[in-house]
Amino acid sequence: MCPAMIEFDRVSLQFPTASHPAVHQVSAHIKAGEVVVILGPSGCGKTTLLKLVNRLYEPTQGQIRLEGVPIGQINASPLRQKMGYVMQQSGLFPHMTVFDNIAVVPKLLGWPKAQIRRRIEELLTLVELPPSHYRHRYPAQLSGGQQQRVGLARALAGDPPILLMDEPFGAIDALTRASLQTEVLRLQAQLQKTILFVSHDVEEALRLGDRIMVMNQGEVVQCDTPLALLTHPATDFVHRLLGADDRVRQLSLLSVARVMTPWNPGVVDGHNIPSLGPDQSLRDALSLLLKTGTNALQVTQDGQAVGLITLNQIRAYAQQV
Ligand SMILES: Nc1ncnc2c1ncn2[C@@H]1O[C@H](COP(=O)(O)OP(=O)(O)OP(=O)(O)O)[C@@H](O)[C@H]1O
Repeated sequence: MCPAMIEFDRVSLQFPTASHPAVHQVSAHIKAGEVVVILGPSGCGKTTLLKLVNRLYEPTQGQIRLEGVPIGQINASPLRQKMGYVMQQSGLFPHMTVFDNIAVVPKLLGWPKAQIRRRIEELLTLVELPPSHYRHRYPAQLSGGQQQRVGLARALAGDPPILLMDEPFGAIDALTRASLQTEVLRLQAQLQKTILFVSHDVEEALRLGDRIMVMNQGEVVQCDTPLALLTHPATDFVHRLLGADDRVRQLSLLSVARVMTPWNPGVVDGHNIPSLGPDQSLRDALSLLLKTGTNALQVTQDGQAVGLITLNQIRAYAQQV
């Protein structure tokens, strides 16, 4: 088996002044290219776990390995070059322009000026901040959402394989937060980083995580896919935290393709039936059925009818999961 990108091996951290360990006996394998959301209530140890990965903290017990190598054997500086860090309040230097903020790591790496300029143009374009508009601005001249985009660009600057994201959208309004989440999904499809993403927002975790690591009081209670957590919560705590009784939430994780029946033009006349795509969620389908007051939807791909989905099928499926 190839070594995990990041492996937690019975990791604990007991702060000297605290009565309980902030992180207790955490074991987990994070695969390359995976997005793992660390989810849990305030004070459960999420940020501490993240800071153990880039050696801002050292464990009092156990070990973290990066591609099989104990991180205690890697100097902090080369270790951190492998990990972009995005914080809740972007953490941009207020006296530096957007350009200079993003250039910090490439300059540390000793890149030639022309390469740094090219990289910054590329990154600003990637996070959808047109360089000519934004490169000379100071952080105070940006909205919170724009600052987080710059924070993301800065974390990506040295092209690290790992991103550590500590509640990066926690202080952002719901609409901007949703668009930044979409951005992360888009970037991830393109860049395939290994991402550890701290959140206390269940919807955000369900949306972004390939897996969700649920923490409570310093311990990992369950680490699994969003659907597995919702359908098979290991404990009552996970059940309540995830809102596992919420059927609509479950439907949001299941695709139309899972439930539809193949399109049969002999049975249904496709005219005037609302349509949606096979990759859309059952929640989208339910919403469209309710909005249009119909009982069935046509599933289309590349302009071709490929399936049919009905209210009864969704209801039957929701009762099974
Ligand atoms: N430097 C420190 N010294 C002592 N105790 C600390 C220190 N940092 C964190 N703690 C304690 O460790 C526990 C975990 O804190 P941590 O910041 O990791 O929680 P969190 O899950 O990230 O919380 P939040 O969602 O509120 O940011 C808390 O009880 C906190 O008070």
